[in-house]
Amino acid sequence: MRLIVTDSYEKMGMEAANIVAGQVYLKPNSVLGLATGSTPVSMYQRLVAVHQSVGLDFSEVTTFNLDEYIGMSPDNPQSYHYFMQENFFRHINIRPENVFLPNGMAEDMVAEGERYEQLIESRGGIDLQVLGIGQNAHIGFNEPDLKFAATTHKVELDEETIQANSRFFKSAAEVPRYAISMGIKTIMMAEHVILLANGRNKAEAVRKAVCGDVTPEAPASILQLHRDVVVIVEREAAALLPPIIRGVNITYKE
Ligand SMILES: O=P(O)(O)OC[C@H]1O[C@](O)(CO)[C@@H](O)[C@@H]1O
Repeated sequence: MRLIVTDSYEKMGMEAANIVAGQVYLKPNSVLGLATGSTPVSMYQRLVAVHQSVGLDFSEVTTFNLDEYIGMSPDNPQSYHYFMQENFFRHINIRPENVFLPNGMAEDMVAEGERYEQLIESRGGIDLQVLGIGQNAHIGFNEPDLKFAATTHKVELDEETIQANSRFFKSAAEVPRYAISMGIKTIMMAEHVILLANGRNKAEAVRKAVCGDVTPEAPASILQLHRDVVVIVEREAAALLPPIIRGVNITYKE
């Protein structure tokens, strides 16, 4: 595991964007796994800027998003489909037919999970997966105590996640209770993974992910077993990490 600690949220996004841009530059038909939430917004902004300034080409890139709320149609401004269009896709030259998110309107979520997994496989698997992290150390919407073996599936959101995400809704009562999410196994099968975090409220989750016990109680801790993970955290989110961590290569970017 590599750990990059930056002194700002913007620099966290810049470091992450550099890795994504490098991946796309070296392999133009890369398959990217993408995340929503507040965390990756600065990364998307930077990637859009790189696309606009030096023409980083997304025309052959395929993307798979981690998750979607159940019951949310793509044109709902609170859906993750909408978020991705607004924050990233409509600003770059990606082809609509190469963009995939789980269908939160599917009637049969088991079949939808299988369809999504087959689509990922048919595109050759995910080259680079981008992750945020929940305050309870969830990745995607894999809440604590879900089994590490899961692939794309329906999940029930924890109360803590509902409260955290209620900032995007008028009230907590409006936050959907269920989502469809790539599973831990789907995420672990990606060739490369980057995990981003910012803010003091993520510090405990980051500590668990980087140097806590590997346990389904802290889903992100499984990343310690992945062969190629870069954790990029702004310094507030790194506040609970010890200065030296066995097996972790730490870089500070001022
Ligand atoms: O970046 P935020 O808004 O704190 O969200 C944390 C994580 O929770 C999710 O919203 C749930 O999947 C992720 O998309 C995100 O990485």
